[in-house]
Amino acid sequence: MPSDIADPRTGQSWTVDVAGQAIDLPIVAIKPDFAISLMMLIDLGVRFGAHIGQALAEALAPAKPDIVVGAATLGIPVAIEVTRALGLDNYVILQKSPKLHLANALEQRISSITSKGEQRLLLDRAALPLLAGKRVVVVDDVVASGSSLRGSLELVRRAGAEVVGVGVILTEAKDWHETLGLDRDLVHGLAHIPQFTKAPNGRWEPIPGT
Ligand SMILES: Nc1ncnc2[nH]cnc12
Repeated sequence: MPSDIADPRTGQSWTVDVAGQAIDLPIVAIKPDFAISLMMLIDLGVRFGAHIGQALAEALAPAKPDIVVGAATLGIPVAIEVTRALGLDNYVILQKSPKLHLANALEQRISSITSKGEQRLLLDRAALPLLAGKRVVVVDDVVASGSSLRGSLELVRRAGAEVVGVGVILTEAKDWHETLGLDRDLVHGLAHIPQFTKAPNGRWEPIPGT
C-alpha cells in the first residue's frame, strides 16, 4: 500500500484475535494523522494460512458453495486455503494485471483509495464454465473500502454465478458497509480492526467508530 510518509513505521502494533489465534500487526502511517494496522498475509506462515482456511470454511460451508473465487493479490492464498478446507479442488482467481493469456478477459474497473489510480479486475473467459450457474463464495484478506470486493462480486455475477457468501480474514473500519450495500450481509469476517489517528500525546489510537 503506498504511503505519502517518508517512514510509515510508528513503532506501535495492534494485536487482534483471529478465530483463536492472536496476531500482532504493525501500525503504519498512511498520512500524518491516519494509520492502519497492516496485515501482510504472506509474512504470517503456512500454519496461519491453514488456520484461517479452516475457520473461513466453517463459516462459509453452510452456504453450500460449489467454488471459491479470490482476487489478486492476497486473496490468492486465502482462496487456496479455503478451497482446501472446504474439500473442493478448483478455484478461480480474479487478476489485477493483464497476463498474456488474459487478452480477452472479462474486465471490471474498480476505483481504489488504497492504491493509486484506477485498477481493474480480470476474469479469464476460460474460467466461465466454472462459474456460470454455480454457487460461489468470494474471499479476500481484508475488506476496508469495499471497492475491490464490490468489483469482484460484480464480475462473478456477470459470469452468471450466484454469490452465496463472502469471507475475509479481517474487516477494517466500516467504509465497506456503504460500498457493498445489501451485499454487506454476505460478509463473514474472522476479526475486526479499527483505523488509527494520532493523539495529542503522539500515540496512535483507534478512531472511535471504526
Ligand atoms: N489493514 C490492512 N492490511 C492489509 N491490507 C489492507 N488493505 C486495506 N487495509 C489493509
